[in-house]
Parts: sequence; structure tokens; C-alpha cells
Amino acid sequence: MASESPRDRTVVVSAPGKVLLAGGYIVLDRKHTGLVFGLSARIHVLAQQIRTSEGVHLSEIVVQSPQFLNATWRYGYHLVENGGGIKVTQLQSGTPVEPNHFVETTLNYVLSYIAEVDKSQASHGFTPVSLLVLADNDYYSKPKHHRAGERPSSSSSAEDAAHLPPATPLSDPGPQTHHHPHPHPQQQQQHQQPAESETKPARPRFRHFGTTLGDAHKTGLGSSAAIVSALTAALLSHYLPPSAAFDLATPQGKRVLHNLAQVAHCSAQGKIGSGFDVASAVYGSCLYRRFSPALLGAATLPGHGEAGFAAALAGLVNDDDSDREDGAGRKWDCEVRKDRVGLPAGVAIRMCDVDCGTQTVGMVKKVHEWRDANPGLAARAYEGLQGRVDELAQVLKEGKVDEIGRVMGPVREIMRTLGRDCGVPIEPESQEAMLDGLEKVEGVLGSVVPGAGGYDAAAVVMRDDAETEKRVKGFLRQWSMQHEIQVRLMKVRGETEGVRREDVGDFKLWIS
Ligand SMILES: Nc1ncnc2c1ncn2[C@@H]1O[C@H](COP(=O)(O)OP(=O)(O)O)[C@@H](O)[C@H]1O
Ligand SMILES: C[C@@](O)(CCOP(=O)(O)OP(=O)(O)O)CC(=O)O
Repeated sequence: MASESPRDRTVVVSAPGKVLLAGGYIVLDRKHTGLVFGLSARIHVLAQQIRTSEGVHLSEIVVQSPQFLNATWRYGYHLVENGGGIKVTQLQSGTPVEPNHFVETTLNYVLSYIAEVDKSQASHGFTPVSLLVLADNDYYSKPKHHRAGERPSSSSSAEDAAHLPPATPLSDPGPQTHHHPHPHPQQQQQHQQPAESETKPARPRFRHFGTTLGDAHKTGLGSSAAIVSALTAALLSHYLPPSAAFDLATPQGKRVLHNLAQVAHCSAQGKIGSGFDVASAVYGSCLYRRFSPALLGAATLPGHGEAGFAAALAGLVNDDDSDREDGAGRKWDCEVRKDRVGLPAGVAIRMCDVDCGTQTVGMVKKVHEWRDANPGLAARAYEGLQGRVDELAQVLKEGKVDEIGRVMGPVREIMRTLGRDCGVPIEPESQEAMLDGLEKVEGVLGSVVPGAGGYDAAAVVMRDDAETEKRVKGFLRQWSMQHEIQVRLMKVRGETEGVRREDVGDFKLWIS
């Protein structure tokens, strides 16, 4: 008899989105740090064993995002020879499903790690698991017709989504159509509602976006880092037995999670960024110094599937060949300073989504070209920005509300100048004008273009009261009308906590 019932292994883990309030570009350099806040918008992953009828053997891993159309990814897996790790293969049947590269890569890395540290998983095979991804609503914009209190006028993709055919059970390996094997409770609720009900239905906690994931409009909160981190944590918590000592609540558990999620995220991205987004998904708000990029080079880690990959991955993630107790021999040399970050009481960091359709590609590449061509100038600009990052962190941490504006102004100025020097729109004129206007609204303490900058987002540090929120929304409404763009204040706000286990009871609707 199995010692654990399937229910025992059901876990829900969530990880927050991010906003790099100050330190864009300089944080790519280990000499410098960035001030990053976790966000209240989280991506949750519910892992539960798929229960099969007696005698039926399934070796599937099913990932579903029930907020999107055609978003069920089914995988088989096999052990690659010569210690190349576990490789998952997407199973297609019926309507083809677009691959989900971040999910697939995370499964490859995390299952390889688990099979390496717990050899019994490799010999017995992984028990079939369902992984449900539930993203807080602010990660994606609403479909246009739901904006500004409008009601949908006719049949639309969102409405179609609300009338999807009934669901097939998760354990059914039969042909797939574009509907969700796991029904969206919003759909279930819709069917249960009395037809004559004229009352506005309650806003669902996880709404259906009525589109495929590929067509969804992202609001730039760092969905890929949050999903990679939450999926990694859910898999580790679900599969590793207590004897393997993976515990998300401990510093060692967080370290393993952080290292593994960074490696998987970099691989899926196809580039090694600073990693501030994964660090804040795991640890929450912090002053972040990056890890040395060489850590993930071919000298440390063979490619996935290559001979020796699994053992090298486990060694790198566990970082267990460090020779000193204080960790000084550790390979992972990133720094996460949570003690340097805080927010004054009564002050909130809020995010604006700017829907302007302007893309900013290759900004990092251009900034680096400029930096390499102008080392002296660049070093001065980077040092100047570092000074302001530290000052801003200190003012926020020490609760000096009256000084926030004084220290945020120069952050904007340096970013704007950097953009002009490099010929990239870090704080383009349209954003400059909007932020100037926003900063005149009573209760707004400061604003910036977060992260790499560009046209599509703004972060506002403001007094956390209903009156200020009303004035800011009013300003943005007017600005949107006058400039024929859509700018809206999202509900999401800066929050300090990183990854966390959620109460499974809060997700009862989603448990099969
Ligand atoms: N709700 C979700 N369900 C499944 N996969 C998701 C979800 N949200 C994001 N992803 C994954 O993350 C990718 C988006 O990553 P990216 O373009 O880097 O966006 P971001 O800037 O938000 O991190 C998607 O293509 C998908 O692979
Ligand atoms: C330039 C950067 O320092 C900051 C980019 O921050 P964003 O928040 O703009 O990032 P994305 O969500 O990936 O678009 C690059 C980095 O640190 O990796």
C-alpha cells in the first residue's frame, strides 16, 4: 500500500511579479545593484496527482492554464542516456496546441534535477501530475470591450469562452479539442446562474481572458519569471519526499529553488539577463546584485540532454562543493539584500499599463554598444545612477516620505539622458510628458519608467489613499482621451513577500 494518498501531495505555490523601480541596465553589471519590488500580482501553480482507475497506467504530466483558450500542454518523458537528464515531449492529439517553451524548459530542468537527487524517481517513473497555472488578473489586459464600464455588445471571443463545451476529465487521455480538460469555475458558475439575473456577476479571482496565451496582451509584470519560479517550487514540493529535505520555508529550500529557477529561466529565454525577476519571484523585494554569468557557461553546465548534464545541474543548483561554512566558496555569488528595502506606511508603489502599441526591441544591445564605445562616460552615468538607487532605497526604507520626490527626480533624469546618449527610448517624450503631469497630481510622490523603460509601463509612488487613487485615475483618463492611448492604473502594488505555499483549501474549486 502506498504510504501517501494523492491528496497529501497536492500543493499550491505562488510567486510574485516584479518591478525594477531603479537600476535598469546597471543591474546587468555585477558592480552594481538594482532596487526591485515584488508585486501583489502572483502566479499560482496547483500541483495534484492525476488519479487513474485501477489498472490504468498513465505517465503524463499535464500543464493547464484555464484562463486561456487552447492552453493544455500534455507531456510524456524519458530518461536521456549518459546522464543527459529527463526530456519531456509534448503529446499532440486533436487540435494542435502551440508549444509553451517556458513550461517545457522548466519541466526538463526540474525533472532532471529531481531524478538526480532522488534516484527512486528515475527508476519508478514520476507519478502522473496535473499542474494548473492561475495568474492574477493584472498580468494581462482586459479585452477592449470590457474597459471603462462598457458591456460587450455582441458575441465575442470572451463570450465564446464563457460558453465552451463541457469539460472532459483530466485523466481522460482521449482526443483534445480547444476546450479545457479542467473547466474554468467561471464557466461552471455561469451555467449555474439564473437566466433572469440582472445583477453584475462578481469579478472572478482568476478571470478567463477569452484568447489564447499567445494573443493575450501582457502588462509586463514578469509573467515568465513568476511562472518558472512557481512551477519549479510546485514540482519540487510535490515530488521530493521529506527525506530529500526540500522545504520552501527554509533558506536552503529557497536557495535550491532560486538557483534552479534561474538556470531554467535563462535557458528558456535563450539569454542570461541579470536575473532580478527570478530573484524577486523567489525572495520578494530586495536590493539585488546579479550572479556571475560565467556560472551558467558551458564550462559549468553541459547543454540539456548532453552527457553529464543531470549531475552537473544538481551540483550547480545545490552549490554543495563550497568549502567554507560561511558560503564564501559558493559559486552563486548573487546578493539579495532584503534588509535594505522597505516602504513607508501609507505609501504604495502602483503600476500603470500603457497600451500604445509601440515596441522597444534591442534596447539592452544598444545601451551596451554605447557603453563599450564610451567607457568613461558610461562608468560615470552608471555610478551616478547607483548613487540614486541607494539613496532611493534608503529613503523608502527609513520612511522619509517627504524626500521621495527629491530622490526619484534624478533617477528619471539619468535614465532619460542615458536613453538620449544611446539613441534608445528609455524615457521617451510621450512618457516624460505623462510622468511630469502625473507628478503634479496631489498625493503622487514620484514616478519612473521601470526596468528597461520604453513606452508601455510606468511606476508611481503615491500616497495610499482612495482620494489620491481617484485623482490619479482621473488624470490618466483625461490623458488617455487627449493622447489617443489607453493608460490605466492597475490594481497591482509593490509587496515584499516572495514565493509562498498557499492554503490548498482556498483552491477547492480547482481540485479534481
Ligand atoms: N498564465 C500562463 N500560463 C502558461 N504559461 C505562461 C503564462 N504566463 C506566461 N507564461 C509563459 O511565459 C511566457 C511569457 O514570457 P515573456 O515574453 O518573457 O513575458 P514576461 O515579460 O511577462 O516575462 C509565455 O510565452 C509562456 O511561455
Ligand atoms: C534592462 C534590464 O536591466 C532590466 C529589464 O527590466 P524589465 O522590467 O523592463 O524587463 P522585462 O520584463 O524582461 O521586459 C535587463 C535585466 O536586468 O535583465
